[in-house]
Amino acid sequence: MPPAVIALDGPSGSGKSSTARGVATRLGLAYLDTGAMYRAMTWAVLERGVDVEDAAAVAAAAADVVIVSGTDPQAPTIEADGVDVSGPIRSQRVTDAVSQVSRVPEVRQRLVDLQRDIIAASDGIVLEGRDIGTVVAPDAPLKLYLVADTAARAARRAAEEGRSEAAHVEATAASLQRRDAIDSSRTASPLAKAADALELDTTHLTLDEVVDEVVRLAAKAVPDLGGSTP
Ligand SMILES: Nc1ncnc2c1ncn2[C@@H]1O[C@H](COP(=O)(O)OP(=O)(O)OP(=O)(O)O)[C@@H](O)[C@H]1O
Ligand SMILES: Nc1ccn([C@H]2C[C@H](O)[C@@H](COP(=O)(O)O)O2)c(=O)n1
Repeated sequence: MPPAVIALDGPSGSGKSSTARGVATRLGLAYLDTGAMYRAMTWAVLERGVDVEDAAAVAAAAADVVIVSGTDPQAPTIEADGVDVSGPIRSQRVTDAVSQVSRVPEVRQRLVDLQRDIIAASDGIVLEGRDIGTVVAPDAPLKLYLVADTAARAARRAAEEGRSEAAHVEATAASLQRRDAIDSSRTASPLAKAADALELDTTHLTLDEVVDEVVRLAAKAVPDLGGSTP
């Protein structure tokens, strides 16, 4: 039996990571933040002094970067070249460059191969990203596409950073929209809703409500999954 896969995709800040971690914890599954892998690759490419606008240079630099992801939903980890980069990958410098690096087909191929290896080694996993339902795991029995209004996404992200002043919320909204535009328009596996994905608008839902709903859908789509009821 192939491992059960739950695929969560959606634009930046729509709640994928928090939802995926909550669902994986409830269902006793592994968890993979594929965005963290693209961020770790971006960190390593920037460390090598590469211009991220130069796709050939990014592809060459990325070829020997070693990315290692830990899949415990309560303590996920991410390393690049043996360095714990869980902090640095959230810096504005990496956030501003990650969509450029993610456009490069060689980068995507390397990371998709790694993601499929992690799926194959798991006993069931929740993955979140931009191309999980369309490219990484097109046979996943449950695919969800999370969305939320830009204003809600920016307010949540700014609150997480402890910076709810209007100017910062506005700058955060602009950064989210900029990344979504690049991620949706790139040629190589763009951000897209799979034809068989269910769309879930989280704008007016609490995180607990979203997790409950995904666990409910998972129980229907993959009856073998146990999970604790709320
Ligand atoms: N339904 C919700 N209600 C309120 N806050 C939420 C909800 N879902 C997520 N959040 C909060 O919104 C912020 C962004 O969520 P999260 O990091 O899970 O989004 P994401 O889609 O994984 O983002 P990114 O694409 O940037 O990695 C976090 O602070 C999270 O706690
Ligand atoms: N499957 C994925 C996951 C992520 N990316 C790119 C696009 C995002 O802007 C960036 C960072 O992801 P986040 O941490 O915001 O989830 O990584 C991608 O192209 N494919």
